[in-house]
Amino acid sequence: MREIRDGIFWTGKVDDRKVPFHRLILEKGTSYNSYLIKDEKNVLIDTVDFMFGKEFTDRLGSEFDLMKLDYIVINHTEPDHSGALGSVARKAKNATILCTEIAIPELMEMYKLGIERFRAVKDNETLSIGRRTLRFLHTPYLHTEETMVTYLEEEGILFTCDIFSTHVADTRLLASELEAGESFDPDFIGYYSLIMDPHRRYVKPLLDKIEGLEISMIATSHGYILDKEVDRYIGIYRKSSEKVKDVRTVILYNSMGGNTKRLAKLLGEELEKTGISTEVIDANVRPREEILAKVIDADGILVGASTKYADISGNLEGILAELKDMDLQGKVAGAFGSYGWSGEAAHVVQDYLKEAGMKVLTTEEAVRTTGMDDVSFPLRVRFRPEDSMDAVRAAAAYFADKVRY
Ligand SMILES: Cc1cc2nc3c(=O)[nH]c(=O)nc-3n(C[C@H](O)[C@H](O)[C@H](O)COP(=O)(O)O)c2cc1C
Repeated sequence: MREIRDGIFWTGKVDDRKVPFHRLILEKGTSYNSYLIKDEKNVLIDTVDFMFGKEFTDRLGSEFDLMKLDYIVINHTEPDHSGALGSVARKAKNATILCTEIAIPELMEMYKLGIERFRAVKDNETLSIGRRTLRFLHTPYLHTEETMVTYLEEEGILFTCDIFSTHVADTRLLASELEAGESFDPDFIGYYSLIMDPHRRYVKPLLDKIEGLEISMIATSHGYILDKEVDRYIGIYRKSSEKVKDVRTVILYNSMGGNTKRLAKLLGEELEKTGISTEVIDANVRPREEILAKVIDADGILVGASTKYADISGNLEGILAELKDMDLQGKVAGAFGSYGWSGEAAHVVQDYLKEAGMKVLTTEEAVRTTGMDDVSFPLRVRFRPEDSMDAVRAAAAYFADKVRY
């Protein structure tokens, strides 16, 4: 344990192995930062990686009477932070586990804990622990759905778990302990790009949420604790997440009765809201050469068709068949369409887009690269698109992100 502020202790683990992590090898290792706040109520914030769970609990238990622990805050369920929860909670019998509502079933299942051990905290809820107050701020999808951060008001410390972290193993825990001229900016930015950037549309809401807080220290869960230049690090997240490429997109569709046409328009409107200019084109109306020229010019293309007798309706197929002979490498593409009962058309469109060698968005790759399960590609809506607006918005936002970055 190491005191980092009066009555606030780091109690984590510095892991200086080459750590296998999210399909990568962390060449500089990492750390799992856990914190103990001693007050009238004693609070543990996050734990360490599953692999070091027992070691963590034994060490913490030898330095602090775990029966005196009142709360365990779990900001994020991933086992590199919650890994010691099972062993700690079994010893800290009086402690209530505080987390978001969505996190509870995950943690119960992972650590075989009963529901009576948990209390869900709402967004912006506060909890007095004596001289100090905890405030919980939900930060969904940074980087999984159940995530939150915890703000210790009187100290101005924001416990952010993965957010603002860095993968380095350094027993000098505090950024202020680095020598003059020594910088970990490349590692900090590299971490942002790898872990947070795929979720960048959630970064702005987080930054807006913490905008009014007085933050003197960001207590991360990996790497350095940011006890200096806090605003500069927050600024790096703001600048990186706002970086916008000027891109052009085309939405091409075929519709028999108007549902896919309206779906195309709605997708276009959603894209415009993100600042992306788009042109919505009826494949039956405009000349084939003009359509193909627009496709070549675009950075991203969405192609939609309604299902008619288990196939694509209209004459879109002729255009799609030509795409494979064009050089469309690097363009982002997605398929959509309205249907009634079986909905094959959007899948047929998707097959053509794949054959054309574009970066085709699919539900599977969205889950694989971001964990988001609200994004569907191909985007298939039953009959009226107005009844599926959540799916329309999620697909448009995801497409916008992919085209831009
Ligand atoms: C002639 C005809 C055949 C259809 N065949 C299918 C079908 O095989 N599978 C399906 O899911 N929906 C089928 N539908 C339903 C349409 O796909 C559905 O009404 C869709 O919303 C139409 O979109 P649109 O207005 O963009 O053409 C069919 C509709 C018509 C009129």
